[in-house]
Amino acid sequence: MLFSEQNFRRRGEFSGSIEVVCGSMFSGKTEELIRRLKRAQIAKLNVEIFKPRTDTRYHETAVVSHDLNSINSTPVDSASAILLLGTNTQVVGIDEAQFFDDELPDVCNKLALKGIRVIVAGLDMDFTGKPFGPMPALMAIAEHVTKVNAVCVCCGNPALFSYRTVANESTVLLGEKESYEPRCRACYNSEKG
Ligand SMILES: Nc1ncnc2c1ncn2[C@@H]1O[C@H](COP(=O)(O)OP(=O)(O)O)[C@@H](O)[C@H]1O
Ligand SMILES: Cc1cn([C@H]2C[C@H](O)[C@@H](COP(=O)(O)O)O2)c(=O)[nH]c1=O
Ligand SMILES: [Zn+2]
Repeated sequence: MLFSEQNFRRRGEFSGSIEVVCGSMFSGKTEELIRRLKRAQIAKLNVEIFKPRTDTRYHETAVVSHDLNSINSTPVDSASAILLLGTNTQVVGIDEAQFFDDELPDVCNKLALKGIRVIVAGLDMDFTGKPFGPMPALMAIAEHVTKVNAVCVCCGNPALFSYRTVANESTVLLGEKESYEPRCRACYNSEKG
């Protein structure tokens, strides 16, 4: 079922909250983030969108999905820079949250306490299957967590892991289909040995 924002206005007031969209690569996190943010723009809310400056895969500034759906964003160097947003911002979107520093959960909490609806998308696991950066702490403090699945490239079942196909052990390695495959639990573990 699609996530619905119908309860976010309470007696005409805007109530702050944190939503997390997580999953593997190609699971539709960015598409879901863009969908929610565009609906907020249609509702004439003031929306600001941030991504880590390091994420330059598709575009320097825009948040872009694998299907090339996009929305403008501000690249930032640290989580705390997100707090410098305009005073009348009502909705904040954050993509590639796994690349932010450990301040991100506290930053999101501060925004939500100011009445801002915060929507965060990111990888819940790195290529080794371990929790990625600030994502687990964010999921713990969020009102709403949506986990989306890709399609396993090996068998077609729902995929929750991002399998790295190139020999590189660094946690951070930007890439697409040339370096990663979404895989289900069985297919991810069968080739890890
Ligand atoms: N194996 C796959 N499983 C699901 N979607 C895929 C796959 N390979 C390519 N895609 C495409 O990726 C899109 C999702 O892109 P995106 O929202 O950028 O994902 P994410 O941000 O989770 O990496 C899908 O709508 C689909 O068109
Ligand atoms: C699993 C994994 C991924 N990355 C990188 C690869 C991509 O540049 C992004 C994820 O983008 P998406 O929008 O979720 O497709 O993260 C990484 O650096 N390390 C990893 O372990
Ligand atoms: Zn599989």
